[in-house]
Amino acid sequence: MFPKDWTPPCGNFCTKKYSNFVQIPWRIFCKKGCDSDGETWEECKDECNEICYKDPVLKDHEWSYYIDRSPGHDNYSMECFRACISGCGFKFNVLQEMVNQIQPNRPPKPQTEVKPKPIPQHSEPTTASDELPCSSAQSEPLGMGFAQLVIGPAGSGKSTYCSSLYEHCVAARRTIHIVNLDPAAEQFNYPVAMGTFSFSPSLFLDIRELISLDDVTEELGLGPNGGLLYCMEHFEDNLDDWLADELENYLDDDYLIFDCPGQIELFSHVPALKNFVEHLKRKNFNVCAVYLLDSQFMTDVTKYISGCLASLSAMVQLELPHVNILSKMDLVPNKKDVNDYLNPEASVLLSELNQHMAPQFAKLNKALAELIDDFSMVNFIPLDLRKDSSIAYVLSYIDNCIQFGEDAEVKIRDFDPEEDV
Ligand SMILES: Nc1nc2c(ncn2[C@@H]2O[C@H](COP(=O)(O)OP(=O)(O)OP(=O)(O)O)[C@@H](O)[C@H]2O)c(=O)[nH]1
Repeated sequence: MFPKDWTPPCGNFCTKKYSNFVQIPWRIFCKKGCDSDGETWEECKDECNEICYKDPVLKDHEWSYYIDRSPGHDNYSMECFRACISGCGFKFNVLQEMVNQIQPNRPPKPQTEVKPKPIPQHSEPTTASDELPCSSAQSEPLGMGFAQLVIGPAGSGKSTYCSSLYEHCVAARRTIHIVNLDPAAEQFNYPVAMGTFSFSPSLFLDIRELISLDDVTEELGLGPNGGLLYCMEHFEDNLDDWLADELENYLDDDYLIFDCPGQIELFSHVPALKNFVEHLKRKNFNVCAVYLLDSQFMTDVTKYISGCLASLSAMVQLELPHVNILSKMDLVPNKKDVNDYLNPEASVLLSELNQHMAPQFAKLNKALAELIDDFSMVNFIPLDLRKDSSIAYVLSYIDNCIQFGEDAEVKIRDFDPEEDV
C-alpha cells in the first residue's frame, strides 16, 4: 500500500483516469505506471519498454489483462511508457530532465483512424472521451470467448430470455455478461451499465452508450425502423473503434449474451449483424445464433412455416451454429399441440399445408416443405421460463454448440470430515 502523503511521480494522471474507469484506485496505476521492478535504472527502463508495448507481450498472453488497460494511445501506449519511466526515475533518483529524454525503443505505430460519431451519446459522459484509456492492439485476439446472439422477431421474448438466463446463472454461480444491442431498448430486467462500467458483479455493455434511437429520431427526423437501421449501421461503422475497445474488457473464457433488436431486416438482408458476427469471430469468439420463436406460431402450420423461413434466413445470412428456441411455453395450454411441430416430418407438414391452402399452392407447399427439410430446420427446443430445468437444458445445449466448458478443469474439493458430518 502507498503511504497517504506519497505522490505518484507522474502526477496522479493515470490514477485518476483509472480509478474513474475501473473504480479500483491505485491498482492499475501501480501495475501500469510505477510498478516496474527492475533492480537497476537500466533494467527498470527495459521493463517499461516491455510492459507498455502490447504486441510482443500478447504473444504469450502474459500481462495482456493489464496491457489492455494501459493508459496509452494507439501508438504503442506512449502515456503508459511516460508514466512507467517516471516511476523508474523516481525509484532510482534520476533527474526529471533525464527521464523526460528517454524514448521507447521502437518505431511509432501509425495512428488508426477514428470514425466520427455523428450522434451524441445517450448517457451523460462523466469524463471527456480522451480521459478514457485506449488500447494499443485493437486487432489482436485475446483468447477464446463465447457468445450467444439472441435474435428473433419483435416480442418473441429475447430480453426476457436474457434476464432469465442471467438470473439462472447468478443462482448457479456462473458468470455471464449481457450486452444490449437494441438502441431502442427502454428498460431491462437484467443490469445494464450506463457510462463507466464497474467490475462487480459483472460487466455489461450497452449500445445506447454509442447511439440511441431516441437521439437519432430526434436529430435526423427518422422513423422508428429507419432510425434503428441507421443506429445499426452506425454500430457497424464503429466495430473497430467502440466495440473493439469495449470487448477488450472481457477476458479469456468470458461468456457474452447479445440481446439483439427484433427487426427482421437485420437478419435477412441488412449486413450489420453479419459484419458484427464476423468481427466477433476475428476476436476469437465462438458464437451461436439463438433464434427465439413465440410458441403461438405453432398453433397454425402456415404461421409455423413463416417462422421457420425467417429463422432459416437468419441461419443462411449469419452462417453460425444455430439453435431454435420455442419461447413462452407457459402460454401453451396443451403441450401436445406444439409437440407435433418440434420435430415433424416434412411429409406431415406438407399434408397440413395442403389442407389449409387452395390446391393451386400445392407445388409451392411442396417446395417450402422440402426447403425446410433440406436445411434441417424443423427442430425447436421448447423453453418454459418458469422451470429452471428447462433453462438449464437450453443453456447446456447451446454450451455444447459453442464448445463452452470443454477445457474446464474438474473442480476438486478436499474432503472435510467435520463439514460433512
Ligand atoms: N408468458 C410469457 N410471456 C413472456 C415470456 N417471454 C416474454 N414474454 C412477454 O412477451 C413480451 C415481449 O417480451 P420481450 O422479452 O420484451 O421480447 P423481445 O423479443 O425482447 O422484444 P423486442 O425487444 O421488441 O424485440 C413481454 O410482455 C414479456 O413479458 C414467457 O416466457 N412467457
